[in-house]
Amino acid sequence: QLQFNYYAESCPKAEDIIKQQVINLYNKHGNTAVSWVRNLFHDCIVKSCDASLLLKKAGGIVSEQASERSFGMRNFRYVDTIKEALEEECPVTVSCADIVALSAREGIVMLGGPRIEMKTGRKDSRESYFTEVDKLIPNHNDSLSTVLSAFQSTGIDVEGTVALLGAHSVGRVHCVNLVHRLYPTVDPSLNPEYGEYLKRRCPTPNPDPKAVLYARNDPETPMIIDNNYYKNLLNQKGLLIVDQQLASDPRTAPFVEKMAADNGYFHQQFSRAVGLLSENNPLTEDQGEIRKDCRYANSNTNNVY
Ligand code: HEM
Ligand SMILES: [Ca+2]
Ligand SMILES: [Ca+2]
Repeated sequence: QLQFNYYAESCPKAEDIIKQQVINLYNKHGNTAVSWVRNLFHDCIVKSCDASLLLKKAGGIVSEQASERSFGMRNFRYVDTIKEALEEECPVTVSCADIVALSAREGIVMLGGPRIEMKTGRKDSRESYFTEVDKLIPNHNDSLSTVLSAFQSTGIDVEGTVALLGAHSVGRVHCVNLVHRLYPTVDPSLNPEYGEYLKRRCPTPNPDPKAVLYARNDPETPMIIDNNYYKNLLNQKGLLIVDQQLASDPRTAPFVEKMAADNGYFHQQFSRAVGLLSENNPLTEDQGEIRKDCRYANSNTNNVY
């Protein structure tokens, strides 16, 4: 069972160390905080919050990071910075899965979001689930029904799903994920002026996928997790199809309106949904391990050259 303050005896400073590391990293590279929030989604929705996402290619493991769905994910090397600080204080005690969960929590605070209570005691997976990633993480242009059922199978209801997508109040989207809405003609569900703005950000229909051409998710408050995302949706300024359709479908539109009108309500629902996501199907006790190195299962650590 997960519990509050699981490391109280084994590593009493664990939660403080993670918090301090997240703050230090944020001060050096602000977008690390954004990455911790996306990591939580991509790890927890794939089986469980078990740090399966963090495994690199080794000993038969194919990294989930190599999936097309992980496109644009960044800052993984700074997870190692957090892990190193924990290893110094209490070796092989704090799981990488709890680092994923708690770094997201602290990242949300750095980004002006709510402070979320989280249990700990998650264990790390011994394998990655590369082939599951495409099935469990929706694509950016999937239908709302597909999106809702993906979250529902993780125990997250419609209101919680609308709130979680509010994470797109921060960060960026690369042009490769946008040009299909801009060329040859601007998607009519997109605000025409915003469409023109996006075409200036993404000037060609076939951007080089390696080029760092992108648009900010929320140009007004790009580093704050606030309800501006929902205001944008109501003005037809949702970047991805999965974003924009929240405002047009009767199943989700009422929640979009409520969240656009009330940041406190958004934060409350966001906290609840992040809590549910972070407790999806955890590995506990001997179902998993405490990795020495977040990038490799312990059995693979010696195979790395
Ligand atoms: C239907 C569900 C979702 C889809 C299809 C989706 C898809 C995407 C895509 C395509 C990007 C842009 C990647 C790029 O071009 O660089 C992105 C960025 C992002 N997503 Fe999602 N997302 C979903 C849900 C979520 C959830 C639930 C969270 C967190 C709670 C989240 C957090 C983020 C963050 C923080 C970024 C910005 C990353 C950065 O700037 O480095 N997303 N998402
Ligand atoms: Ca996982
Ligand atoms: Ca924002």
